[in-house]
Amino acid sequence: MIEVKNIEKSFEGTQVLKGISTTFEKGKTNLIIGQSGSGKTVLLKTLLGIHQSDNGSIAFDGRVYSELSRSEKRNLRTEIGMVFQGSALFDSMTVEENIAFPLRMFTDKSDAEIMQRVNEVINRVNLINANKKKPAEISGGMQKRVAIARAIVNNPKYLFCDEPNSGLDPKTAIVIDNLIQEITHEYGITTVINTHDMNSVLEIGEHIVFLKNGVLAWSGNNKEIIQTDNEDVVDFVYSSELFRMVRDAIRHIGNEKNK
Ligand SMILES: Nc1ncnc2c1ncn2[C@@H]1O[C@H](COP(=O)(O)OP(=O)(O)OP(=O)(O)O)[C@@H](O)[C@H]1O
Repeated sequence: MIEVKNIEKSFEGTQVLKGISTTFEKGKTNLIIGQSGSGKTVLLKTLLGIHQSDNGSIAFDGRVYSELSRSEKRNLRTEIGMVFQGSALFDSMTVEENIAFPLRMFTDKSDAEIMQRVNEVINRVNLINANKKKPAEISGGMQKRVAIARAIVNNPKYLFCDEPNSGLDPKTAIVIDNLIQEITHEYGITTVINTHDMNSVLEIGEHIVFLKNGVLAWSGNNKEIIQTDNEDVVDFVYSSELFRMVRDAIRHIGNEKNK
């Protein structure tokens, strides 16, 4: 669980995060959504310790980040897995070398132990016959699987995903969303996903934080987002005619059931 209390962040006098408080829950897919420029990336980078907040606190299962010693912060970083936008794989390394990388960097496991763990996660994310291939030789969906495998290889407690669906076709995007959600449930990870993708919101939004101009304007889950009349959410999520129709159909079915 990650507890965020009253996070504020300014750049050169412009306040970008204006007192964000929320709890990203363990074993759930927690989504940060909002318009371009609303502060999603700054919030994610602040959670990751890349930006230092001006005010407020972030606690990782009770450990307040700003109160940790340097070595405690280092240890905490080894508990974090990251899926970057565009996968960010090492082009010159094979799939298995990419996945092994965090184990070589952060653990003193033997080669045999590393390969055993690498093969375990390769199986878990269903990467078939790709061990010796380079990223350029596999599809975008498979590259995402490699990125997910690399992010979980060190058994993280926290998984951060920045636009994990970017560049994927809608069907592959949902498969990748579902994989992230399954892994989150299976291993009890606190997963935080920065996304623009409304399919993801409806499919895996177990806890959704909606930012508007650096303010947390709404939070809830994917069922609640369909029911809410919050104007900012409606304006953002249902800017598409298709999503408005989906919402109206779901509401209609709900009303019929309640009759
Ligand atoms: N390092 C920085 N220095 C100055 N301003 C910054 C910095 N990083 C972000 N900002 C500003 O903070 C605001 C929020 O940016 P942020 O990248 O968090 O938006 P976002 O919601 O992630 O947008 P997008 O969906 O387009 O990625 C923007 O106005 C941006 O220009």
